[in-house]
Amino acid sequence: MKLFSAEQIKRIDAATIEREPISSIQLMERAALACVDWIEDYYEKDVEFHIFCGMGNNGGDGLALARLLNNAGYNCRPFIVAHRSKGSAEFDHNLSRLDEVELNVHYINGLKEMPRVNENSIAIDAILGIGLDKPLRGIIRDVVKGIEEGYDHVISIDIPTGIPADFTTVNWNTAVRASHTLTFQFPKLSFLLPDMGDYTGDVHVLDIGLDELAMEEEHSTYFLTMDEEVESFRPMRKVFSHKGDYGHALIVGGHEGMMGAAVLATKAALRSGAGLVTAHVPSCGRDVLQISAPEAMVQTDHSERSVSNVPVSSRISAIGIGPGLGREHSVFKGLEKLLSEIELPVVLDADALHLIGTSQAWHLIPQNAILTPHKGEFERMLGREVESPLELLQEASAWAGDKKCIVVLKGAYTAVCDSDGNVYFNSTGHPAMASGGTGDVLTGIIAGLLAQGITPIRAARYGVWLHGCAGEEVAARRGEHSVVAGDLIDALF
Ligand SMILES: NC(=O)C1=CN([C@@H]2O[C@H](COP(=O)(O)OP(=O)(O)OC[C@H]3O[C@@H](n4cnc5c(N)ncnc54)[C@H](O)[C@@H]3O)[C@@H](O)[C@H]2O)[C@@H](O)CC1
Ligand SMILES: [K+]
Repeated sequence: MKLFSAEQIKRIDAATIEREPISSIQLMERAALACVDWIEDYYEKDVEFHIFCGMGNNGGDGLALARLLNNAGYNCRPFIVAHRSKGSAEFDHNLSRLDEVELNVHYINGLKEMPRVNENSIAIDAILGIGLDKPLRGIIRDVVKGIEEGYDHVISIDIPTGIPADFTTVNWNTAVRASHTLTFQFPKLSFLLPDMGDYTGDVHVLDIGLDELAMEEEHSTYFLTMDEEVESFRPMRKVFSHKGDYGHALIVGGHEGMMGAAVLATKAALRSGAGLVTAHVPSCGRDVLQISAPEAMVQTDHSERSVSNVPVSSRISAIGIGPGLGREHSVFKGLEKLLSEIELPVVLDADALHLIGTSQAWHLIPQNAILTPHKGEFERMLGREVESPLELLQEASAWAGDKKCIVVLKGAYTAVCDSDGNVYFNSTGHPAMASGGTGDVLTGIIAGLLAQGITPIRAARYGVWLHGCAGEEVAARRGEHSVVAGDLIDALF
């Protein structure tokens, strides 16, 4: 799914209005109806909605919602946050339609006019949407604070009031903290960054039928990887086939005391469908690997404690390097030799990134290699700390372009940055996955997919998507505090 800036969304709204054709007011009605459908699935009729409306079109959504929720049998009270003297045309239209249902509307000019809250009260935030163009102040800011203090449960319409829709460095001071955000057609870009995204709560994307052609025509370099799309990335299994048809992954990792990382990556490569998997580990790791991953072959280094020299057989089709590798100079020398000799698809993670980064040996990174750093690892590669999540993303994307590789920036919405400037955010995953070893599993999955011959960008996107699905599945089964990396492997596919 393509993601757009606020300006582009306005253009797509306008194209929908022109081409469908549909009036702006009908489009707003459609948006409000989509919210009602969602609310009816989610809430019984014993709640009381306090609907806070601004005076632009987001406020218009709120007024339409008040009327439609009232018709659906909900108890609702609309409040207008009087931040300007005149409403938009769509706001005025929906304000006058409240007469149809005899709903009284209250104006809030000061905090004294905030409604009394009881245990069934739910705030609906329809104050500002994608039209935000300056930080909150005055009455809007006061009401936003009042909502934060007064309500345990808040639903934001389209976007929590106060956060910009776009990636921006513009200062924004405060925002509604929503429990749920019902956003129209696509998640807004800002939801994907932790500093702003923390305000959205659970994001629900409601289809309001914006014009497909207009969305296609709008250029964007930002995408959200969705289930339907990645399903087509899955390597096909043929009836008349054997293990040799599905590639041979080599996992290079392990160090005395860190053999588990190599085990996790090896098992994940096996589970991701590679026909064969070999693990290259220091000789102290041979028994560990053979016992914990009997399906894999083990190739031992002549060094006892760490990897120092990795012969690569001509049968290998992709390599995953880094899990538990260690950081000694001898390991770096082995890595340097390996990377300068191979011409295979590669995924580099963890200590491999650290070793290349601390030696500034960027020339070793093969074209189209997949690098999978988390924030700290990427900052070490960069040689400095970044100031914001946006800067982190921009640097990762620039880096991918510069080094002609793929950077998988791991986090809540893992960002896969390609060398052409495209950024693919992942839509799966769970906070339960924030624990040791999950990155090793990801390296193994991607190496296993590369071995089967899918392109590096697809392997990266599909790999993070599968990894996230496994996390969601295990978190639902085991609870979010008890997920360990090994569980993800069993939940793959
Ligand atoms: N036909 C359409 O265009 C549709 C619009 N929709 C809704 O319309 C919203 C966008 O509406 P608008 O463009 O009217 O914008 P908003 O309703 O977000 O904002 C209204 C106006 O408030 C002012 N404003 C911005 N920041 C402010 C601040 N910090 N303090 C005080 N005033 C401020 C601006 O002049 C802005 O135009 C979307 O987010 C969505 O909710 C949906 O109903 C879908 C259809
Ligand atoms: K809002």
